[in-house]
Amino acid sequence: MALASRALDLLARIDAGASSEASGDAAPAPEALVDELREVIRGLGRAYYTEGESPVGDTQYDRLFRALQELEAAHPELASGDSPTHRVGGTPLEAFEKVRHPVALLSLGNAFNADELREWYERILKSLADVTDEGVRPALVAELKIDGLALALTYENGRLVRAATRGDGTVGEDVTRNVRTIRQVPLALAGEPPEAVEIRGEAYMKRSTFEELNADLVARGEKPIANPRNGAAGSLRQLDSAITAQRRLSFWAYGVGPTSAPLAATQTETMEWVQGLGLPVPDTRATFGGDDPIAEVAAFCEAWADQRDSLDYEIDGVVVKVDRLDFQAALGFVSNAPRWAIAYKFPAREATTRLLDIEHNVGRTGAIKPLAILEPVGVGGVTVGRATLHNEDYIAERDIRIGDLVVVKRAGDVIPQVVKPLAEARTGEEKPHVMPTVCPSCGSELERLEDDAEWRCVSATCPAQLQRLVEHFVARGAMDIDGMGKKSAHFLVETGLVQSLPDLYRLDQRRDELIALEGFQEKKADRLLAGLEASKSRPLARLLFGLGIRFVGQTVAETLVGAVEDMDALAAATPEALEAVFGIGPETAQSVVEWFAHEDNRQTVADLAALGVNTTRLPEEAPAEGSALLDGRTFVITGTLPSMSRADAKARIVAAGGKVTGSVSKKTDFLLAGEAAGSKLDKAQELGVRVLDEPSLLALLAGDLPLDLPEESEPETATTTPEATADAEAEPLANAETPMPPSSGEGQGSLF
Ligand SMILES: NC(=O)c1ccc[n+]([C@@H]2O[C@H](COP(=O)([O-])OP(=O)(O)OC[C@H]3O[C@@H](n4cnc5c(N)ncnc54)[C@H](O)[C@@H]3O)[C@@H](O)[C@H]2O)c1
Ligand SMILES: [Zn+2]
Repeated sequence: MALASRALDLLARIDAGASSEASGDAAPAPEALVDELREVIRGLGRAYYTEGESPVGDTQYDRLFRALQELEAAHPELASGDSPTHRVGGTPLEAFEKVRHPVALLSLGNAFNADELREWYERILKSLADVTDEGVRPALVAELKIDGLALALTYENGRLVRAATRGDGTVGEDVTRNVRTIRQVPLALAGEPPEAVEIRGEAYMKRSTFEELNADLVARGEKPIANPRNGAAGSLRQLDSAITAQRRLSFWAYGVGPTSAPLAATQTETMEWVQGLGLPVPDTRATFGGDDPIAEVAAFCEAWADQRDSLDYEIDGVVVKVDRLDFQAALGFVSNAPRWAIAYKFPAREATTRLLDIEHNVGRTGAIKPLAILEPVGVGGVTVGRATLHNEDYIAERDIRIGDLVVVKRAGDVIPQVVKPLAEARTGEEKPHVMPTVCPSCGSELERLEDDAEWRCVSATCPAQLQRLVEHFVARGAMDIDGMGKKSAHFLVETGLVQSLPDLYRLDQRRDELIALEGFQEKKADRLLAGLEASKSRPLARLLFGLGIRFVGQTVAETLVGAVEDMDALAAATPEALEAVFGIGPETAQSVVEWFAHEDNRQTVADLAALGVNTTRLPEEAPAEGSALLDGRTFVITGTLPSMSRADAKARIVAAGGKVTGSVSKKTDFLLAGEAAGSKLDKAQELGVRVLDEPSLLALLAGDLPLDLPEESEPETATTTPEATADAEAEPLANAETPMPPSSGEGQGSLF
């Protein structure tokens, strides 16, 4: 079985054991469990310290570790000197020279909550009882626990002579060449350096550096680094220090190893001295004295747990130390960690768990969101059973399969997400993800536009979308319905009183039922009905926005309404016509056209209109008089145009501020005539209405053809084209006035 699977299996057994103990059942034999725990913890340590991988989350690892410690404590006969509980870190890599540490670099004991911090402090008080006066409560210093890699820097006569990793605590790797590239590590100490000093601290990668580095790696087609800690570990262990230099690592100091200098009295003073030697020391350190330092330390830990995202580096906890060095000396060490310090660990933000299934949910704009159903797991302090998988491509790029062990991440307020699968833990039973082809809620066929990451349900009657749609429809920027908030929107949809947007305007016929609803006394119901009535006369742009068409926000709705007189005109427009409107891009145009292509959606609009909702542009919504190119001129369209549909032509005319009517009269300014024009052309000629063909319309729209003919067209000054002369009887054609512009549609984007 793969390591991660074994680790999770063990965790499940430990949890089950704890509950059977609580219920009084006999505990399972410990020997086998201890052996297996040791093996798995060793394996996880190898992956973590040597390969820079985290097969399980840190919290999961810590729980296994804790379980082993507890078993060993309860069964002293099973103790063993080479148990991982007595060791530090991992084996140094062969590629580097080994460095024996004169004084071992240790690990730290862990506390996972304030109670455990307090227990640790009580133990200290007891141990110190012999060396302190009664009632002395040692002050504590709290430092952020940065998530990087421990380094021991040896300075002799102020010069950096060696830098070593922690390794297994006793023997580390000589990484001097690489560490010399870290700018924050001085090659020569400042102030009055002692003959010899070992500075201890952490090499780390800033979050911002990590992100830049990953962007670079991805751009070059290389595999991104999993997290900043991996980044720091991998960069320090480069055989080529030029690469380490590129990785821009940082460093900060947190302690002093063996030194020839006289010792300071406290950790606080030691760090001030280290700072004076020119080493970076974090300014987030705080010292707590008084009667109950633990209460203050716990508050410090909680505050940083909340604010960890505000830092440009990852912290995984707070290290709490006894401030006085003589007390530290008196407290000493257990096998692998000092007694005078403890790491308060924050809940890890990543955990490994099983992906049980993938569900698909429908959002307001109809986007189908794949949702991971997980074996519940603790991440970042809460239990997570669901996580986002973003979209089809995200799943495919990472090859995430149902049944996989996956890494789940939850950082800050962000929704939990599945980061990656552990492909090495596969059994072959895993199933690839299949995106549904129809909406899981209403069964309509899903659509995916080019350049869109989402599959969408575009039906207006989709119940899953309805709730979110109603909410949006009644909101302030849309129909602004007084008396209706998010809550009542949900309530009305849930009870089935509202099954479509038009149903809102049918509520007045169901007043009794409304009042009968829980929480809807008469007053509230009447306020809602009045609010609905008032909303019927809202501007067209508000209605259009309220329909929740993708990409149609408030501004776009206003722009569209500036170009069309009513909903019918918008429904009839082609993508090209809409794109011709200034401020409307191809995506929006396509989205609007597709929305109206659905019978359901057209029915919704028709029903709203029939129920008295305004679907026509209000006078104040029209583009200001004279601002539009066509300036309110009236057009009639007849015959078949060479390249555009009549609806298309109409939309373009309206978009430029013209009007289109059905029959030719004295008030008609232009007849747009295509092939087989018929009686309308005759009528126009009879009435002296100016006739345009498609190229002349485009010229007119491009501003290349004057709107008004220069003074009652005098035949002798007009140059004529072959087409114009072919129709000898006709009034001078508009296109006779100027040379033809290219009809490519260039410049059509800015009609007004
Ligand atoms: N996910 C996994 O599979 C996996 C496997 C092994 C280990 N781990 C993680 O590693 C931890 C154990 O590693 P560890 O033994 O290095 O212990 P540790 O990381 O919990 O604590 C010791 C280290 O803390 C660092 N540190 C940072 N700031 C410090 C400060 N101000 N003062 C002193 N030290 C400071 C030092 O590098 C020191 O070596 C586990 O708790 C777990 O989180 C995870
Ligand atoms: Zn649907």
